[in-house]
Amino acid sequence: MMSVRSELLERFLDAASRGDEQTLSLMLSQSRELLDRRGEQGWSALMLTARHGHYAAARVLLSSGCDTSVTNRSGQTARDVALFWGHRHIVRLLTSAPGHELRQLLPSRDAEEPDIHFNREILDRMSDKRSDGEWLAARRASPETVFLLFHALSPLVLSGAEEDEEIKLCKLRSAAVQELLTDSRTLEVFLGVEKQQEGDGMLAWFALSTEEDPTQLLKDKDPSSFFLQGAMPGLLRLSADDAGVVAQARSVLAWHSRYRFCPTCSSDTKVEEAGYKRTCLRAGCRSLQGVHNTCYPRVDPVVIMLVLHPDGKQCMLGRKKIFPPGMFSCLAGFVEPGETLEAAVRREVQEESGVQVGPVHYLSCQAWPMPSCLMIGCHCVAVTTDIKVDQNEIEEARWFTRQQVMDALVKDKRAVFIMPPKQAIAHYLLKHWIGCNANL
Ligand SMILES: NC(=O)C1=CN([C@@H]2O[C@H](COP(=O)(O)OP(=O)(O)OC[C@H]3O[C@@H](n4cnc5c(N)ncnc54)[C@H](OP(=O)(O)O)[C@@H]3O)[C@@H](O)[C@H]2O)C=CC1
Ligand SMILES: [Mg+2]
Ligand SMILES: [Mg+2]
Ligand SMILES: [Mg+2]
Ligand SMILES: [Zn+2]
Repeated sequence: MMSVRSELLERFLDAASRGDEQTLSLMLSQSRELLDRRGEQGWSALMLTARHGHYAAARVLLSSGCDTSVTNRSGQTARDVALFWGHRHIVRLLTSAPGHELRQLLPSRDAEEPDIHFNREILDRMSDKRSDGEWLAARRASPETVFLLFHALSPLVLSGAEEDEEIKLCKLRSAAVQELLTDSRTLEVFLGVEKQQEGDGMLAWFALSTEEDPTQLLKDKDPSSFFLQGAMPGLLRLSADDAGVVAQARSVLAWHSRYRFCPTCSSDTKVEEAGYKRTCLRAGCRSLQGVHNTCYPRVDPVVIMLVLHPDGKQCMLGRKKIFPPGMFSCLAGFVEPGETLEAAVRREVQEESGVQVGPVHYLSCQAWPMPSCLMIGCHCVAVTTDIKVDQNEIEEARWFTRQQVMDALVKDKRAVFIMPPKQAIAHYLLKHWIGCNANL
C-alpha cells in the first residue's frame, strides 16, 4: 500500500501532467516540500509540465521557487525535457526562470583554495607509518623530533606575545620528554613529518597528553611556557602554521578523552595506529565486525551558509546569545544522517530563520577543532524573505545590505554590526560575496 506521503506526491505529479495549475497551487500552499520531489519514475512536477507543454502550470511551479536544476534518471533537467519534446515556449520560460536567475547571484569559487585559519597543512600525515612500530620508535628517539604537549585539550605555548600578536607553540625535543614518553598514562599521537624539507632527514611531530599536568614530568621546563586555556578566542591567536597542527591534534585528543571505552559494548579499548584507532578488547564485539567506524576519530560535518536575498543586494546573518555583543554571523548547523549538504542547508535555514532556500553552492570548508567540526561553507539564495527566528537557537536574524557588510568589514564608524573574526569561515563567506559582486 502507498503511504499518505507518496500518494500526495502522485496526486501532485498527476496535476502537473494534466497542467492543472489550481490543484498545484492549492497543494503547494499546504505542503511546499512537494515542489522539487520526484515520483517513482524519477520525474519532478516541473519536468512533467515541460514534457506536456503546460506553460501556465510550469509558471506556478517556478514562482514558488522550484529548483530548475533537478534532473531525472537520464540526467535531464526540465529544460532538457522541454527541448526534446519541442516545447519552445517552455524552453524559453525555463531559460529565464527565477531558478536560473537566482543561480547567477551565486559568486563563483576562487581558483585557489583559500588559506583559512586551521586549514594550513605543514605536516605530511604519513598514515602508512602509523602501524610501523620500528619506524615510529626511531622517530621518537631522534633528537630533532618535535613534541607538543597538551593538557585538557589546551596546547603548551610560549608566552611573550603581546595582545594582538600571534601565539607560538612550545616545541619540545626528545631529551626533554623522555620521562613522559615512558609513563603509561601518556597518550601519544603521531601527527606527521614536516613537508618542505631538504635532504632525506625526516622531522617528525608528535602530540603528548596526560590527565595530570604533563609538565610535571618534563625535564627543564621553560618557566615562561603555559597552557593556552579555552578554545575561543585562544586558538584563533595561534600562527597559521601552528593552527593547522593544533586542529589535527586537538580533535584527535578530544576524541580519546570522550571515547575511552568501546561505544558498542563499553569494554576497555587499546590505542593503536599511533593514536588514530581505539580497538575494543572484548573478542567478538560487534564493533570489530564489518566497518570499524566506531574505532576511528570522528569528524562532525556542519554546514555554514551565507543566505543571499533574491534581490542579490542583501544577505542574512544571525546572532546566537553567546556571541559577543553586536556580532552577527552566518547560520550554521550539523548535517544529519542520510542528508545531502544541500538538504542540510535548506533545513537549517528554514529551522533557524523560517526562510526558504533555493539554489545552494559549495564554496570552501574549514577544519574547526571545537572539538571536531568540519565547517562546509556555502552560499545559497533565498526564495522567500520573511524572517521568523527560532528563539532557541538564534537570538536575532536580519537582512544586511552590501554596504552594511562593507562598513562592518572595514570597521567603519557607520557599521551597524560586528563581523565574525577573520579566522572563521563565516568571515570568508561574507568577504567573498562582497568581492564577487563589486559592481552590483
Ligand atoms: N567557523 C565558523 O565560522 C563557525 C563555526 N560554527 C560551529 O558550528 C557548530 C554547529 O553550529 P550550530 O549552529 O551550533 O548547530 P545547529 O544549528 O545544528 O544547532 C546545534 C544544536 O543542535 C544539537 N545537535 C544536533 N545534532 C548535533 C550533533 N551531531 N552534534 C552536536 N550537537 C548537535 C545540539 O543540542 P545540545 O547541545 O543541546 O545537545 C546543539 O545545541 C558549532 O559547534 C560552532 O562552533 C558556527 C558558526 C560559525
Ligand atoms: Mg540549527
Ligand atoms: Mg545553528
Ligand atoms: Mg541542527
Ligand atoms: Zn566492544
